[in-house]
Amino acid sequence: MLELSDITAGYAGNAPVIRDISLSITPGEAVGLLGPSGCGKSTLARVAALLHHPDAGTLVVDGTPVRRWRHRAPREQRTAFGVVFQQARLSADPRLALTDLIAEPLRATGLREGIADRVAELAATVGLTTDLLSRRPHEVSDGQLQRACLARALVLRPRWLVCDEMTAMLDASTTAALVRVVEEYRAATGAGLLAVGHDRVLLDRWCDRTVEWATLTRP
Ligand SMILES: Nc1ncnc2c1ncn2[C@@H]1O[C@H](COP(=O)(O)OP(=O)(O)OP(=O)(O)O)[C@@H](O)[C@H]1O
Repeated sequence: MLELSDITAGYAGNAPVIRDISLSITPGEAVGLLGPSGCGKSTLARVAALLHHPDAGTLVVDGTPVRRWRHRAPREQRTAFGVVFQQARLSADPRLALTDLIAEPLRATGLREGIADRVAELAATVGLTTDLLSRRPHEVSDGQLQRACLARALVLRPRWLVCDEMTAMLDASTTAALVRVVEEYRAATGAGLLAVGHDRVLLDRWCDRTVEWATLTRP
């Protein structure tokens, strides 16, 4: 269970951008989050994925309250999340070949063995051909890079996926392919999903339920 309760969060030196927001996702559930631009969906998604420290409120992940965020979060909690952002180019180290990009979380956790096999397996899963794996981000298309970012998000077999407008920059066929990869992964592992987006039709089709931002604030 992912339980965000009364979350207030913002950015240094400014007033909070979200206030008293609550959202719960049951194990294995897929929840779509819709709301107007700038309302704070990404901020909430980042709090949920332990990437942004809230000013107030609580987050409980699978029964364990989160006390630290970002690099201070315990590895077990941090690695429970796989995150894919809208702008793959901003979230990909431009110096890394796609193979190393996908392997990054494995190396960060100190793993040394089985990396090549795991990367090959995931590359096939997301539809990246072998010749693309030695290229760096500027040598591949947005869709190919986003496929690599999705592979990176799955590489540690997370229990939760946070897809923040993952497909906003992509064409219809790449969107369908990436959503299918996420759904196959969820079917195989029982992982839960928070999918932030603007496309109600896509979210309704993809997720078990779609929530409107306005309903997350206490009356
Ligand atoms: N790093 C930052 N520093 C300061 N303010 C920020 C930062 N990131 C976001 N904001 C502000 O916080 C508010 C919420 O932004 P956020 O990206 O969470 O909204 P969003 O609902 O995801 O928007 P969109 O749908 O346009 O992506 C906005 O007013 C934005 O300008």
